[in-house]
Amino acid sequence: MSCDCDSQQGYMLPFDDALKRLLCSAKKVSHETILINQAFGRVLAQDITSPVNVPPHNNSAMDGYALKSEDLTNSDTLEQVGYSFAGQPFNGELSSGQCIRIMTGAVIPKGANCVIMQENTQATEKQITFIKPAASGANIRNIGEDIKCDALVLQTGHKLVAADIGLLASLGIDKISVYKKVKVAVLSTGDELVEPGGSLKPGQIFESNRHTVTAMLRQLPVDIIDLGIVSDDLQILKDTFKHANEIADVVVSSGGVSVGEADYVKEILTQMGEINFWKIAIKPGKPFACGKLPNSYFIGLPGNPVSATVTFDQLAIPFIKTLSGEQITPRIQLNAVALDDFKKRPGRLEFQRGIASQNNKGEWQVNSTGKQGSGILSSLSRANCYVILPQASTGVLADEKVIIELFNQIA
Ligand SMILES: Nc1nc2c(c(=O)[nH]1)N[C@H]1C(S)=C(S)[C@@H](COP(=O)(O)OP(=O)(O)OC[C@H]3O[C@@H](n4cnc5c(N)ncnc54)[C@H](O)[C@@H]3O)O[C@H]1N2
Ligand code: MOO
Repeated sequence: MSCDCDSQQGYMLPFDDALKRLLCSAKKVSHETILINQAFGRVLAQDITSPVNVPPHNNSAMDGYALKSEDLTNSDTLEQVGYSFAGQPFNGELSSGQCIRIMTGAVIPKGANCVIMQENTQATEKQITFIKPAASGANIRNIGEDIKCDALVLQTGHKLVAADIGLLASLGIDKISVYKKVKVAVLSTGDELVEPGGSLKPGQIFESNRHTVTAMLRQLPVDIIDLGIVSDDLQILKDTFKHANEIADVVVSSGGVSVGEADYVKEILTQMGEINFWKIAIKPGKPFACGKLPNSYFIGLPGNPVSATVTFDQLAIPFIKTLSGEQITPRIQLNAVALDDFKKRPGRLEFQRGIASQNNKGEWQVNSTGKQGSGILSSLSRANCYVILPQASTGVLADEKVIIELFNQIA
């Protein structure tokens, strides 16, 4: 049956309300302390303030000579009286007329106020001639110029990238408090589904939703529990939900959320827990169910593969990020010029699939990936962006303006 007879479908929650309700229902998981070399991709559960100055001492930005800049006003030659290497500072104090051989990263000796790079000098034994004038402060990296002691460097809710791990190490921090990984159980429902690699009997299709969802989950700090394909049998489904509820923080299923005779998901959710909401005014993905089981959250994706992917990306991903403690920010939307017609009926917000590019003036433009049916995964795989058409919109024609959102999870 067509998805478009919305007048017969009852109330559909607008997308923004659905996202708000979903995020409001999410309670963050608890914390644990881990070593920084295990922390890539994890979410901070503490603010990080620096226990040290970075750099911890004034040091040289160049290989060359440390000296008093004012010494070069009278003479261009100074006597070299010692060395300062990284890790082996010069312990004395510099007097007028003297300089110190210094390497990048080495401590600036007492009495020196600049460094001249060695390319601008001529050295004979202990006599160094400087062929360029010196300015006070030149080539010196000052104590705390990167980070001052006690400065806030990273905040709770920040997802750690490689540079952050290096930053923590540079502050001497070896352990941090992060949110625990969210345990996500994934299953697909449907008697017609066959695992890829198998062979199809009449009426069967290969299962794809679990694989798409699992791939998208790999970018989040979660433990994935794969519960496989479950047949459209009320008792088997109930048993699977019961088991999933005991082992996971979130149970994600696909299929069986519509109004068909074997669509049991809503019925089980009502019996075992509670439904938060069920129908959303979006296309694809109208029959998206979410709620609570006794010990876990539940997300029921529509069976159609594009609907399952889009709803998982737009709703489930922000929800799981919130559970995992991550501070989420709105996705970036851009204005683009439509290069094709994007047709639509009013009634639902549409996430059509497009191929975005920039013209020679740097302006965004977007082509359609063609047929936009909820089962046409190839048009999603070809896309690099959503073309977002508001609920009341009747579509746009080529050359008109449209809003796009570049993919960050799907492609
Ligand atoms: N009478 C109505 N029928 C339908 C409505 C409606 O409002 N009234 N909504 C349609 C819309 S919109 C969608 S989306 C689907 C969602 O239905 P279900 O969530 O119950 O999904 P199924 O019926 O189980 O499957 C739909 C479709 O997707 C295929 N599928 C299911 N699971 C997978 C999977 N894991 N991998 C690949 N493909 C899958 C399935 O074979 C069906 O073709 O309902 C419409 N109907
Ligand atoms: O609302 Mo449906 O197939 O368009 O997901």
